Amino acid sequence: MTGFPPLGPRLVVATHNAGKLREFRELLAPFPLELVSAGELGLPEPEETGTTYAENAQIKADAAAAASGLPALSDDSGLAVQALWGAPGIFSARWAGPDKDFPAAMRRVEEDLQDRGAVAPADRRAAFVAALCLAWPAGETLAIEGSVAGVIVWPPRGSLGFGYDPIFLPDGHHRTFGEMTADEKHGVSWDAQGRADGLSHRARAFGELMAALFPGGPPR
Ligand SMILES: O=P(O)(O)OP(=O)(O)OP(=O)(O)OC[C@H]1O[C@@H](n2cnc3c(O)ncnc32)[C@H](O)[C@@H]1O
Ligand SMILES: [Mg+2]
Repeated sequence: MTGFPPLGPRLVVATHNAGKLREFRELLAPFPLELVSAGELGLPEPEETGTTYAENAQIKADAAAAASGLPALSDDSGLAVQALWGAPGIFSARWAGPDKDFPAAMRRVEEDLQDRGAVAPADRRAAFVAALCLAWPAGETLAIEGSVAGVIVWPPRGSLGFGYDPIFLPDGHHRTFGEMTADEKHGVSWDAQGRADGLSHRARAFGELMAALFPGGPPR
């Protein structure tokens, strides 16, 4: 017993971002759940009016759970650059504009760093942050945040992943998220006690969230 309502069999992945959806499909594969995306259900994209990742994640999960009558998992995430006072942060998607122009958004990060004379890696610290929210139609919610620290590199490296991945080099690694395989970036491993371990912000938040729901890890 975890104190939460049952999760399955159907779960809505409450995102309209294809890159996130792919990662969640991989992350959720070991669990006995039938996934359906917000896009497949034709759910509208709610306005992200919150001032924190957690608030926006809650808005997205609540909207999807209410509209579908199913439990819904959402993700609000972003890249927080220290020298830019945490920008783009919750505005990470908005920096890419309606055309989702991430090359332009990455250039803006680099130009803003250059404007501040941030050239040495120590001046280019950043973190990816993800707030996940699982909401049930009756109103229960479970929310968890994960992050991964690193530095911004330029020029962008790698064409794997999505969004800002090519300019983010996680601490302790030699390849950017754009150069890592799906498994390296967001694979989650479970130890014998059911504790999860992963690299990316999303993998870390997901591992903690699922450990709360499935003590002992994914059913074998
Ligand atoms: O709101 P949904 O529908 O989930 O999709 P979105 O793309 O609008 O997502 P967010 O509002 O959470 O904005 C977060 C942005 O931050 C970026 N981002 C988040 N996680 C990332 C990751 O793992 N790798 C690269 N970029 C990421 C990505 O570009 C997203 O568009
Ligand atoms: Mg969004």
